[in-house]
Amino acid sequence: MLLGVNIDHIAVLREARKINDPNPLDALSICKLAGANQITIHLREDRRHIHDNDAIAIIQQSSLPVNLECSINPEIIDIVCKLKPARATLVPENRNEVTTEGGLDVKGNFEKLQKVIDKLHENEIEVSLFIDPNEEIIELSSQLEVEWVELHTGTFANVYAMIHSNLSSTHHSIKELELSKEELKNKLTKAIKEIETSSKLAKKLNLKIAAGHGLNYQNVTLISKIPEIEELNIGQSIIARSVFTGLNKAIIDMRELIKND
Ligand SMILES: CC(=O)[C@@H](O)[C@H](O)COP(=O)(O)O
Ligand SMILES: NCC(=O)COP(=O)(O)O
Repeated sequence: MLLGVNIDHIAVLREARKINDPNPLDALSICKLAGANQITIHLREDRRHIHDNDAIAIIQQSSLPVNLECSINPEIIDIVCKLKPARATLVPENRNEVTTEGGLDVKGNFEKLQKVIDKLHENEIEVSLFIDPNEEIIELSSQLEVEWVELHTGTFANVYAMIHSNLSSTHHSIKELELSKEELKNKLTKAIKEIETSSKLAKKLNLKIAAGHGLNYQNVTLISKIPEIEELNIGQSIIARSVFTGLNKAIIDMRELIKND
């Protein structure tokens, strides 16, 4: 299983103080040495964590391929075409969200996406679509001739956390998931099934399949066991653990969990 480490969350810490420390650039060599296969960053329109200068330096200096997540806003796509990361992952952005809440509206943006994908391909950037695990969306993604789809695992992760952690008794409890254990277990089974079915269909359509969002040391093996999934992009949980163990060990521990042998 390939591992992309999302280092946005190092910049989240820096931006909390609006200073220049910690610098996500310093993570590159540690990620490489610890066994990461890719660096993932998200250049958000509001620049809430990664800034243009971070993206420029990371893409220039990383010896691992860089997967640059971005919206389909034309100004952002122009920047991405200049920066030329190995891959661009197109994601939906909503100004008021705490984090990416769902996948792209591929049907509603089909023509717009086609133009953006063509432009990225002209610039020799491979393209991934960050989508909800849903068969109709997989079919549409295939029609757009992208190389990758990344399945949004946020619903799975939220339900898992409400069942298996103390989340429900904290002020971070997810209101719409305040359900009985039985209902939550049914929701978890459904979420995993959707990821499995979507992965099978994507594979049949010759798409490469990544998954990510909210994956952590507790829930990851349920997803890493799905044979069609080639790559996981994980950020928040790795950077959170690295506060206690150091980044090197946090990545090695995650690699150990997701190895397929
Ligand atoms: C698209 C995605 O899932 C990641 O970019 C994730 O969103 C990173 O964290 P933020 O949502 O805090 O930017
Ligand atoms: N695309 C998902 C990603 O890069 C990492 O998401 P998270 O682990 O920070 O939730």
